[in-house]
Amino acid sequence: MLKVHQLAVHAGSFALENISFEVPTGACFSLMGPSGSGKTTLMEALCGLRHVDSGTIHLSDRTITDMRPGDRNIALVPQDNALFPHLTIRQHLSFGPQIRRWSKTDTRNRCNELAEQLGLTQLLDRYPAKLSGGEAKRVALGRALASRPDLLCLDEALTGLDDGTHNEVLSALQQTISDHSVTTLHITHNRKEAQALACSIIEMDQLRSQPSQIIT
Ligand SMILES: Nc1ncnc2c1ncn2[C@@H]1O[C@H](COP(=O)(O)OP(=O)(O)OP(=O)(O)O)[C@@H](O)[C@H]1O
Repeated sequence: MLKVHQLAVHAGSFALENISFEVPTGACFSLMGPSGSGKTTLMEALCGLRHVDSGTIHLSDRTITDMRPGDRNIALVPQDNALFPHLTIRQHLSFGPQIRRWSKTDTRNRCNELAEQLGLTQLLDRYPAKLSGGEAKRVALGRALASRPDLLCLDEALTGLDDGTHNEVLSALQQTISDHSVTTLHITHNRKEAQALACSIIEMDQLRSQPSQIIT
């Protein structure tokens, strides 16, 4: 369960206030709204990348409001993937488990499992520069899921892909989210994408004007 209670956060002169919502574990919801309505600001606050003025964030029975980003067990896939140019795909998929000190066997097994699920097995020894757009996106998704996050955040992660690649990545994403039962927050401007992926669509304006939302 992700539970946000009366959150207030600001970015320069822009402010979000009194934001409350709950998302059950394993649900996927899309956050939509006009440019500048605060979607990324809210996601950054959840991830610990933006200071929270007041209110609380609970995730999987922990209060994470003031935790360091690395301790929250939240994974973020940004639009540009932010892959590491000097690491192979195998190293990307092993990155999270290694920094969380998983055993070598568990790390290797997790890497192989994700590579299989995301169709990356033949690419494990490649570097990001040699990947197509769809492959790079699947690596970013695999890296995000590797250490089993409690929350997966997708910030316009499918924006900018050509139609064929968009459809390919969307179906990989649908399958992976369902296989992993991971609670997912998906920011997009693409309503069709939101309808295909999410069990609920929530509008930023609605979130800002209504006192509390239960998202199912
Ligand atoms: N570091 C910052 N300093 C000042 N203002 C900021 C900063 N970051 C964001 N803002 C402002 O906060 C407001 C909300 O921005 P945010 O990026 O959260 O919107 P958004 O809904 O994600 O937009 P988009 O759909 O275009 O990505 C905007 O007016 C933006 O200019």
